[in-house]
Amino acid sequence: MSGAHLDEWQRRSFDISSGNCTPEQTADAYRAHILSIQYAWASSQLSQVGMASLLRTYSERYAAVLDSDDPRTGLNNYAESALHLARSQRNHSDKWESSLTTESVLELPCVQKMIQAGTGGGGSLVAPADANISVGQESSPLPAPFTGVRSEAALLKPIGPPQPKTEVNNSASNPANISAARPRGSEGISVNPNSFSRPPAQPQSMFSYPSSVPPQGNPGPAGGTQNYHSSFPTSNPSKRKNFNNPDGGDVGRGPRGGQAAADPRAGSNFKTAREQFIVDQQKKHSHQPQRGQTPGMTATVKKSLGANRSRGAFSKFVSPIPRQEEEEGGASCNSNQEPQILDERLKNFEPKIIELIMSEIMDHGPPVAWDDIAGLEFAKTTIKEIVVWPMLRPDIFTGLRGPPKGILLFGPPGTGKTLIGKCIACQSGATFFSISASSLTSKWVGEGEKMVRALFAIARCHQPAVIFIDEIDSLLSQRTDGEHDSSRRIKTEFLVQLDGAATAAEDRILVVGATNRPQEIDEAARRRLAKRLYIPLPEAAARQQIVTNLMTREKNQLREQELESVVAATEGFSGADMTQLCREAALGPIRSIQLSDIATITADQVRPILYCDFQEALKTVRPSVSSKDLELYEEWNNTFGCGR
Ligand SMILES: Nc1ncnc2c1ncn2[C@@H]1O[C@H](COP(=O)(O)OP(=O)(O)OP(=O)(O)O)[C@@H](O)[C@H]1O
Ligand SMILES: [Mg+2]
Repeated sequence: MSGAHLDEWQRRSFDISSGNCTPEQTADAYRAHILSIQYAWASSQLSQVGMASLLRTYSERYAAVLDSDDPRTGLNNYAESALHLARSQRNHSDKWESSLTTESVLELPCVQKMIQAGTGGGGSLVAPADANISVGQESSPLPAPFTGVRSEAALLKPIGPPQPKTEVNNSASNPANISAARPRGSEGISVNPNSFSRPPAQPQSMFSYPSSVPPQGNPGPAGGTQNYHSSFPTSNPSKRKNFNNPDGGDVGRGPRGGQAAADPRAGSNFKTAREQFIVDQQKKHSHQPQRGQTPGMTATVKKSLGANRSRGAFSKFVSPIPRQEEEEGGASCNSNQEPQILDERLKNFEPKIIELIMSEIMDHGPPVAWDDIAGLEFAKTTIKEIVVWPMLRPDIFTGLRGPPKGILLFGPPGTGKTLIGKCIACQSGATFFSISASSLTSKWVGEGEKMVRALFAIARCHQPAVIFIDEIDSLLSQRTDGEHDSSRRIKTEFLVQLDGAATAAEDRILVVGATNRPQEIDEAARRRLAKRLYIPLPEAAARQQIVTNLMTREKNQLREQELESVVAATEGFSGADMTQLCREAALGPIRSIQLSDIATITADQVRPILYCDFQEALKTVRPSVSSKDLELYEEWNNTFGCGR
């Protein structure tokens, strides 16, 4: 490893062994170790065997920190998942211990909402309408899940004068007993913590849809609320399944179920408590890995669940039980849904990152044609060769003829590098991701790497794909000793993704980088951006084309010779300078109008652009690239460029 890497490694190892690190820091350090190992292997500093052995060691240590339930040494990721399951999903495993407590139940958004509703205006108990929990009636029975030890936070406040509290009833395992044991006239609703000693299978059942069938073992006392039907979790998974399947089950019929037609609320914006609950849960747990996969896809993609799945550096806990969304997906979605979004390969990425990349990075700019780019014939031909043809004939461009994985467009500012990127987007027919380096370098440590990983994973799902990174120097600049750890990791992740263990040879993902500071690019990145194309200042013919193109859209009287004089006078101008010159000249006719006439003159009365306007403009518009800068580009091109 290079000196800087070794220093980093030692520092992290020292931090870990010092015992002063929090579990988060330890996990972070192990993760950085793993990336270093991958990087060392990707840049041939480490043998395959060495990498495998090191990876195994550090992945195990990393996983141990993630999974340990000792808060001093581990992150208890396992319990986190279990807790999440407990909040919104069922849990079949008897071995799972959850950190779910009465407090955490009280933190649930739906419970909070109910507390607020209970304490809020009107004094009415605002339970979700379709929960059909009627409280406040003299003889109303309490729903089974609410009986037992009275909650200190009184989930739902009673209406009217204070009533005697519910007695403690720890034998409330049988809903029938609960109803019997409950003192009549009591309106308080309480929570039995015992009910939550393990993740309850259906916490949302507390606020379930009305059911036409009373739950097992809870016939509902006579005179009680007619429409309350506790959906007490049954021990029979198939029952729960039925419950979860609003269309197929005999209990828990939702708006989509048989009662929908009769539901007077049908068609309104009304959200059932359960729907709201799910939305809340999804919002709250949007940081959880996305595992939504329709059953239609499970048929084609092998799924590894729970224990069968290896715990690696990048693998997250996967429940051995399909989650509720998956099952609901089976009930309500079909396999016609866009498969890319639900791709198995994206399941480990946070939905919000995927959404960000899908919505903000995929480019849909105004169309640019190859002819809009003046000059640069060699670069255009090469890019067509690398990007367009391989897309058209992937069967021919295989093996040695396979396109490179990366192109670097470098040259002075304003010469059309970004323009070429836009043109590739329109003309290549590939999925185009246009991303600026700054959006990858997030302020949240670790987010940038995730973004890079997600970007490549999504690109892999949308092949053939082009990832265009403008100002790539800020992302892949030389690694220095003083640099922040996170930016170093983003770079490393990028290099690994570009040409490392993560990229298969047959992947058709092309990275196009553009920069006007090629000398700042890291040497490892330079190697990966194999085709380095110099985008020079436009020659006379190209400058003429730029002026002609721009002038065709304006009223002008520029003769051939005058145009040539303009071109001759603009030696050393970049494409952007030429555009600026034309804009300045175009203002000439306006400047010649009397100020008093400006308000009344019609567009037709504005005179055409003349040569004299260009002469005036040339007095103020200067080339933006100095000859000294140009020499540097030429030199870099001679050393590393791939042009002729
Ligand atoms: N070869 C060209 N043909 C036509 N227009 C050009 C050309 N080069 C530059 N331009 C004009 O200059 C503008 C700026 O170009 P562009 O943004 O592509 O420059 P760049 O090379 O990416 O610069 P930078 O390195 O500063 O990002 C373009 O919008 C276009 O109007
Ligand atoms: Mg640019």
